[in-house]
Amino acid sequence: MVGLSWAERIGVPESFALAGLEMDPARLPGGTGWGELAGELRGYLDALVGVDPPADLVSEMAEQLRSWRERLAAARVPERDQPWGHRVDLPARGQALAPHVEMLDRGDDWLEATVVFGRFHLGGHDAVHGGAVALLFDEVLGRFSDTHGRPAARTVSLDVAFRAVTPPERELRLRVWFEREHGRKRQLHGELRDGDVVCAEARALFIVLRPDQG
Ligand SMILES: CCCCCCCCCCCC(=O)SCCNC(=O)CCNC(=O)[C@H](O)C(C)(C)COP(=O)(O)OP(=O)(O)OC[C@H]1O[C@@H](n2cnc3c(N)ncnc32)[C@H](O)[C@@H]1OP(=O)(O)O
Repeated sequence: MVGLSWAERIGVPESFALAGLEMDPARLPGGTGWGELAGELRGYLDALVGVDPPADLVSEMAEQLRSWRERLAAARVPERDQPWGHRVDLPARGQALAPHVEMLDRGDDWLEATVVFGRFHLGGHDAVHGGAVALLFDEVLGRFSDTHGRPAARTVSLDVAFRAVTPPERELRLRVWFEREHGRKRQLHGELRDGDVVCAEARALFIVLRPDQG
């Protein structure tokens, strides 16, 4: 698997393929610098939640963020044209919402990956927020559900069992697999481990979209 891009390793959902564009980052929304920007934003959020900054630094940051928000308003585009979440050539689809996942290996109906939750995803008391764990499962199971030529589906049910505290800032192991496919229904399972400890398990049901639902 070494040497393959994220998109090649996980498979690009055909239904979400960027129409008419090759996987040349310079021609994709956000261009060649988008991955670095998304990574810096992720790092910024992780850093921000871990500090108690002096008042002048807080004011300066707020002023700079306000300035960026105002500049970005002029560049707003429809969702289909935004790089955020659409850059399947980048980790986490070029967004900072979901944690950073690295593919290790996969078969036709299973996938193994590592994941590190940053401090941004903390719920409290050194435990990753349960919603962030559910987000991870929805993201990875959802994307994997659409691979190998399968048409796009949506999550209708996601059941997460939290077996042990999920620690932040540690490399965890994620395994997901297809349990069953019948008609429009796809059942996938997932398991998140910290070493030998099972942190969480997920069972998800995806329903294939009809042509008028895409
Ligand atoms: C480049 C970018 C990459 C982008 C890559 C993106 C990757 C990220 C993936 C994230 C995925 C998401 O979070 S998706 C966002 C969260 N999910 C949603 O918003 C979904 C909201 N729900 C819906 O839109 C709708 O329910 C649909 C369209 C999915 C299905 O509606 P429908 O077509 O009317 O289907 P319906 O007849 O109700 O159900 C079909 C069958 O499923 C069963 N069913 C329905 N719901 C359930 C349920 N909760 N639990 C059990 N069974 C259920 C029904 O009983 C029925 O069984 P039977 O009678 O046939 O036996």
